[in-house]
Amino acid sequence: MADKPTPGAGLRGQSAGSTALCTVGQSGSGLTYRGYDIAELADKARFEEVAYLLLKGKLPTQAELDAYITKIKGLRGLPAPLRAVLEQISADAHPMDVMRTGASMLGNLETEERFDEQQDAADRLLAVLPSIICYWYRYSHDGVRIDTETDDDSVGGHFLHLLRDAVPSELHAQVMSVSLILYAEHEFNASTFTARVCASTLSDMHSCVTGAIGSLRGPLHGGANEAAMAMIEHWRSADEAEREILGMLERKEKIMGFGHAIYRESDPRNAIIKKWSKRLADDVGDSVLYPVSERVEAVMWREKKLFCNADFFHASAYHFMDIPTKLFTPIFVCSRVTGWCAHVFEQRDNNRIIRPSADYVGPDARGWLPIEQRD
Ligand SMILES: CC(=O)SCCNC(=O)CCNC(=O)[C@H](O)C(C)(C)COP(=O)(O)OP(=O)(O)OC[C@H]1O[C@@H](n2cnc3c(N)ncnc32)[C@H](O)[C@@H]1OP(=O)(O)O
Ligand SMILES: O=C([O-])CC(=O)C(=O)O
Repeated sequence: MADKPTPGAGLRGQSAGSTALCTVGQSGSGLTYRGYDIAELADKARFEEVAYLLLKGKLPTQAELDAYITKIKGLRGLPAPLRAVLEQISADAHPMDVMRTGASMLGNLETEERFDEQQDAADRLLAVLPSIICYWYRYSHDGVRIDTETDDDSVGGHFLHLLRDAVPSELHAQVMSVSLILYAEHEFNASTFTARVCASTLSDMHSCVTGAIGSLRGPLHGGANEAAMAMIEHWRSADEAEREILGMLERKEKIMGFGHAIYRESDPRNAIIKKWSKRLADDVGDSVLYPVSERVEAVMWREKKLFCNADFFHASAYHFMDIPTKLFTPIFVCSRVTGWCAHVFEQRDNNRIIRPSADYVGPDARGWLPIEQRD
């Protein structure tokens, strides 16, 4: 069995640089973007305002927001060679692999040649990532070539429109906006740190974002919302969920959607998405999935003092909106791309190549062994 990790493993508790974008887990306010509390942003802002805040450094005026939305709407089209690549990817591919390939292919077609193009590169990625995933999904699953240039004002509305071929309800567009706000930024999490490491070599924006997508894909990070859904969808009642969770804990299995590397008592995003999940549960008349989710939350706290992170109630919320489970983590990408790009800007602004040291634990220095003398 592997040794238990030391307290500092995974760079835990060590500062790896500075940022003006976000605070996570500071006392008083659990999560802020450029000083604004997440609860207030989720309540009062629309996602495009938050994207502007992260990428341009301040909340937009009405005129600035209108112009920004118009710009994003104009950047949703997919170049023909990118459509051709997406059409090659089979329906059983992992959608995060599709996102990664899409971002990488865009980097071939619209290479960021100079850093003064970085704002445009970020806006283009923000606008086009929902088009990439939905174009592939609809082509590979429904056999249709969709027009990705919708007139929806919001990124979330655009995503749902492409997915379902219909303008979403106000409730669904609002939940998507809140969800994208909650997922937009989170300091030096694994995917953002990936983007910053890549940026620190003075690489291009598409390489930074492509690498970040790869890091977000894993079930210990963004992939947890899908993994949580795969777990809770099997249970037909809260009592069954409790029995199963107790068994999983007994077998020392990880419960996806719980725990956090930084927060110790709660993830401030959970209460917000949980409230919306309840509203959606009432909307669809659910009497199973929401009670199952609530019971899992209660049992995890009672047994392990582990709390839901941002991913857990996102699973039921997305499910109630009829979003296929395999598209949960790609939605996270469509939001977090704002945080990633803002961090790339920040890294470039005050750069030193990120290159930590390692504690060597291998063999002592030794002589070369000719091949015929080896076991
Ligand atoms: C948006 C996001 O990316 S949020 C994170 C999404 N990821 C998940 O939901 C995956 C499940 N959670 C986890 O694997 C972890 O909690 C992580 C990866 C988020 C954080 O990892 P760490 O910082 O190493 O966790 P931490 O040090 O707090 O763990 C403390 C103990 O709780 C246990 N623990 C932590 N999370 C869980 C969990 N979800 N289920 C069961 N046990 C857990 C750990 O195994 C560890 O036990 P040990 O001391 O006996 O080894
Ligand atoms: O901060 C982290 O380690 C993971 C997380 O919650 C996020 O990226 O949103």
